[in-house]
Order: sequence, then structure tokens, then C-alpha cells
Amino acid sequence: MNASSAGAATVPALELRSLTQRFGLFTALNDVDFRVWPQEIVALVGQNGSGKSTLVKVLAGVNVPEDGSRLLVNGREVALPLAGGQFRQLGLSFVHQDLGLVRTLSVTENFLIGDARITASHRPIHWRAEDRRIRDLLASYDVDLDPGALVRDLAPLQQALVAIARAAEDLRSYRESNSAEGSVLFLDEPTVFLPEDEVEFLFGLVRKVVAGGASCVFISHDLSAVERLCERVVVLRDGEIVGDQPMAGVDSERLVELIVGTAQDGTDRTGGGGRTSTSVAGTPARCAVQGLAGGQLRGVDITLQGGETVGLAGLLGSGAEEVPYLLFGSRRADHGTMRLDDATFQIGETEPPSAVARGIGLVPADRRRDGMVPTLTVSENSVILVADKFATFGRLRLSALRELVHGILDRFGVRPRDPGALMGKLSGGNAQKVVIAKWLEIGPRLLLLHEPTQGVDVGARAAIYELLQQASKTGMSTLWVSSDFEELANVCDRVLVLVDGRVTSELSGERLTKDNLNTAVFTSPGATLGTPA
Ligand SMILES: Nc1ncnc2c1ncn2[C@@H]1O[C@H](COP(=O)(O)OP(=O)(O)OP(=O)(O)O)[C@@H](O)[C@H]1O
Repeated sequence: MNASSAGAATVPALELRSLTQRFGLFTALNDVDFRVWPQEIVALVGQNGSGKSTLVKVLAGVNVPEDGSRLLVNGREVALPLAGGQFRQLGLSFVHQDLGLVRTLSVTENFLIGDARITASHRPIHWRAEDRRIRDLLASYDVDLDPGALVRDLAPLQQALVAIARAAEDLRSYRESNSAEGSVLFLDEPTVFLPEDEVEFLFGLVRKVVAGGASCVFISHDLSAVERLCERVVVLRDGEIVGDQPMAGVDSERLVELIVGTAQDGTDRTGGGGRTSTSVAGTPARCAVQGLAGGQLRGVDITLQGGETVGLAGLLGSGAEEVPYLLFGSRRADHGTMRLDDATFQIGETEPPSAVARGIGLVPADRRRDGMVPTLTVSENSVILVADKFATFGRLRLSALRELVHGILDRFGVRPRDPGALMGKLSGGNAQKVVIAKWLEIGPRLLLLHEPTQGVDVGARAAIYELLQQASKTGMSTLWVSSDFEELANVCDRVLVLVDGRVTSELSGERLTKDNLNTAVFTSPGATLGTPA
């Protein structure tokens, strides 16, 4: 069902009217009208900091919106603000990027902990019967899983399926016990770690949930996923709705324009900045890693020229995602040496401070946990690694520091442009810009990137690619680990493919394409492997 056909015949499953949310003097949402029609899949998109999560948090009962903001569920007025947990009684359910599962519990236990009928009952739980029930329930969504398996042992796709099926089940029992129509599933970037074919499987589940009676709001920066899944797209910019259109009538370029606010000259959908090659063939490698072992890795060699961007691709569990942390010393390597310019050292003896001292930087995937200090300001986070260079005779040259911070905020387009804002209050993508900026300020010799543009909007992606490319031109070598193979194909000079802890192929030149990478990560060691083009 789409907006226009539904609009004439029915009331929306959910409607926000004149929603305004302020944080102090800052207006995060301004007079927003947002409708979700019955059994519709609608995309909510917008740049980092445009207000998507703020809107969701109003419905989750976390944010208190301004007076005059209104919420209607199935046409019935519901008073705002909502209390924490009230969303369940309204038939709303949320699946965020972290999926909200308890990894040390089984699939069945994860279903039961959220089930009020079970947690409120004093009767003993018949685990066998519950396992059977959950197995059948998952099967009804075409998900074939052992309900006794621990969540941490499941593949990422299976974990996402469990989280979505659990949310769908909450909505189904809400509809059943209230004889209600409607109910809305909010999916906030649940696909970021999944390769494309697995994303399609997940979309199949979402379509089934919608066919069963729910609506879905899909929040994502992945516009190709948005185009494939959604029937309508609503665009937020700077806290205001600037577009609301059936997906069929929107072309990709127009969508990017709506999101960013200006025409994007030649910016493709990944924001691809093109290859960054500035390395000089034939010169000795700036960095040579030999025999790296630890975690899943079983002896990996990597060389990087000055100015070169080398990608690492692999499925989860291939070991690719461990390399940046082992090289930076935040996880201990069992074996391996690294030569960086003239110095050679044991990687297992590296600690993060010694890595920084050698000119190695790390932009981790979990930026909130590992990449920043949420309780410090944007300004403090941006200059944390270089502040001592601004001291003369024991005194900080504050005006120079201030100038540096303003320069960072402008170059990266960080919003809000407020050096005093707490880092923990920044939206995900804006926080990532500051984390990358912080490392570029030290002028690293080797920058290790893990999923650097995850959760970053199209416009900011292009800015990040551009700034990293400029840094490459000054000789910085970059090791780029990502599950986004289109991105790797766009930004890297070469990509090494890891399977089962070993490098099994290397792609470059014409052969470096998303499709070839997708094939290579499934090619087992010993099969015919690619050679440099
Ligand atoms: N509790 C808060 N206090 C102060 N400012 C906040 C708070 N929560 C959000 N903001 C600000 O509101 C704006 C909107 O943030 P929000 O998290 O909704 O963006 P978003 O569209 O979800 O971005 P992203 O795509 O990066 O996740 C941002 O500028 C953010 O810094």
C-alpha cells in the first residue's frame, strides 16, 4: 500500500504533527509532520544530525518534545511526552543497529525476556516447549535456526533476523491482544554489517512482517537499500521535512540533492572519491607487516607504500576486522613484525601509546566505545592528540587551538558547529567526522580505518574521502577495512582479500570491483586465487 492510495481510504497507523524538539537553544526538529500508513514501508533519511534519531527517541519515550507536538496512533490522540516503555502499549517496536540482543543468552531466552506474560508469571518455564514454540515462530518467518543456540554464536545475519522477528512478534501479539490494526516497526540502520545478498534476505523478512499487518519505518544512509525496500521516502534536513515522495518517482541523484540540500557535482552514491593512488611504484614499501598472527589471523603479510590506500576485505570471522586492532596494539598479536620507515618492531609488543608515538592512528568501528571521550567537548576531542604542541613555556596558546578547532569543524562540516558541545551528544556521523579529524591532525604515517564511513551520510562521506585523499598526497599510508565492498573498490589502490585468517587474493586496477570482491571473499584458500592486475 502506498501513501496516496492509503491516504484516501484509511487513517495513518502513526502520525506525528507539529513535532518540535529543542535541546537548549538548538532546534533538532522543527514542526515536523510525519505519517506512516498501514502496511507501508517508508524510509526516513537525512544527513547526520538531521534529526532522525531524535524523532525515534520521542516515540521511545526518551525525548520530551515541545508543547504543541502531537501524536496519533491509528487516528487516536496519545498525549506527549510518552513514558519510557509506553511504546509497547501503542504497538511500536524498535530495532537499532546494535540489535538489542543479549549475546550470552539463547535465541529462546532472548524472545522470553521481553515477553511480559512470561516474566510476570510465577509458573515454571517449560524450556523444551518454549524452544519448539520459538522454532515454529521463526519458521513462520522462513527463518531456520536452532532456538537453543547462543546469540553470540550466530552469524550477523541470523542475529539481525532474530532481532527483527522478535520485534515483529511483539507487534503481532499487540495486534492480537488489542484486536488492533496497525503497529509500526522502526528499523534504524540494522543492515550496516551485512553483505548485499544477506541484506536481501533480511528485506524478505521485513516484507513478510509488513504483509502480516505491521508498517515499517526504515532509517538508513544506504540509499540503494532504501530504494530497493521502501515504497515512500521522507527526507529530513536540519530538523525539517524537505521531501515526502513515493519511491517510484524519485531518482537517485534527486534523492541525494534532497538529503544534502545542494546538487552534488559528480558525487556518486557511495560518495566515491576515486582511487587515491599517490604511491610511487618501485620504491621500497613504507610499511611492511610480516607474519601477523593472533585471533583468527594465521600469518598475514601486508605492504604499503607511502601515500597508498590498501583495503582489506573479508567475511566476518575471516580475520580482516582484527588487523587494525592488532597493529595498533589494542589487541595483542601472537606473532609478526612491522617495519615502518626505518624502524622494525614486534607487533605483539605494541601498545596504543607506542603506536601513536610511531605515527600510527586508528579509527575504530565502535567509535562511541573506542574512538572518543563522550564526556569531553568536541573541541577537546579534536585536539586531544596535538594539544601539547600548542604549549609555549608551559602555556597553552588558546587562540591558535581555537583556530585549529574551527578549521576542523568547517572542513568536515561538523554539526552543530559548536566546539563546546559534548561529544556524546553528537549524532553518530558527526562524531565520526571528529574522530577522523583528530587523527589527521597528528599527520599519521599509517592510518588504520575500520568501517570509517558507517552511519555517515552521503555528503559527509564525500568530505571524508576527500580529506583522506589529501592526507594520502602528503605520504600517509592507509589500511582500510570495510564490509562495504563498493567503497573499497572506489577508494583503494589495492585490496587484499582474507579468508580463514590468510590473504587469499589481491585485486587492483580493472579487476578491483565490488563484484570481484564479493566473489573473492567466498573463495576458499587453495582455490585459484587472483593475482595483482
Ligand atoms: N540529548 C541531546 N542534547 C543535545 N543535542 C542533541 C541531543 N540529542 C541530539 N542532539 C542534537 O540533535 C541533532 C540531531 O541529532 P540526531 O541524533 O537526531 O541526528 P540523526 O539524523 O539521527 O543523525 P545520524 O545519521 O548521524 O545518526 C544533532 O545536532 C545532535 O547533536
